[in-house]
Amino acid sequence: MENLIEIKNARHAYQTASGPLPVLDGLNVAVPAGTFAAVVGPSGCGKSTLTKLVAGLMKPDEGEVWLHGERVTAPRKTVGMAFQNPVLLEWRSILDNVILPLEIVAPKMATKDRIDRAMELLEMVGLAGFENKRPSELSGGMRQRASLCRSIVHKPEVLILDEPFGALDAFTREDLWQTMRDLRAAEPFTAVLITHDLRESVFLGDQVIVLSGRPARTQYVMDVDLPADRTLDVLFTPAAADMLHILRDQIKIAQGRAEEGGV
Ligand SMILES: Nc1ncnc2c1ncn2[C@@H]1O[C@H](COP(=O)(O)OP(=O)(O)OP(=O)(O)O)[C@@H](O)[C@H]1O
Repeated sequence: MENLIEIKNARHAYQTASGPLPVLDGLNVAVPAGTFAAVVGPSGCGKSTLTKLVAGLMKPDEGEVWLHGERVTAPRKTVGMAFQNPVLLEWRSILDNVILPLEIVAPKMATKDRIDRAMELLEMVGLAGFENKRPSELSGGMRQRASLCRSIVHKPEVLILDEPFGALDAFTREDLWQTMRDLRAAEPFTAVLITHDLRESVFLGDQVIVLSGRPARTQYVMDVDLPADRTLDVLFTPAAADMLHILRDQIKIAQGRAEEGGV
């Protein structure tokens, strides 16, 4: 399968007032088209920096970033993004928030087609009937559902999810995992998901990439060999338990705590 995203041996240091801060040192990522890569690693190791490379928002000091066989050297219009804070515009309705990327990427698209496309997604995530509400009238989980719709409304070549479920309570988070799974089944996309939640990485990922502590290198890559139409029950199977165990051990190594006993 063709790799839609490829990061080859990226190295980078941020220039700060107190000198260079190395954040990436041997980052290698390969995400085949139509698959979902979950990225985990210690706090502050460089996960968000990785997403900036993919979106073309910054260039690494060394190494290469490729998207669809093209070298990434400038910001890409065709990247969809969703963050922990949904940042919906309060002066727009939910429908108009979801439509926003189409106004930028497809300015000539007919208004009716934009509305139909946004409504198709809002229905898929269970928000039909809420399209005329303002963001503040919705719960946190509903806002994040709207944010997911907005991130894929323009069918981006890559979807970047930077801890989109991190601020939600555990039950809402699991609901959203299932919503994400259903969206993927309806319209396949290639995604990079940053998360601190190993269960989330196994439930949603086709692969889980473990980054080392800062400066981040690709420490470990796990192929998640579970069915694409997985249900939450899969997380209680021996296969998933084994994967979670390995990932926890890898995180301890990344944190420099491998020698500690117990988990
Ligand atoms: N523009 C910048 N200039 C200087 N330092 C930066 C800049 N952006 C990030 N950093 C620093 O680089 C390091 C890596 O940041 P990054 O946001 O990529 O980590 P992260 O793994 O996403 O963090 P977290 O797990 O806390 O979300 C951090 O120490 C951060 O303070």
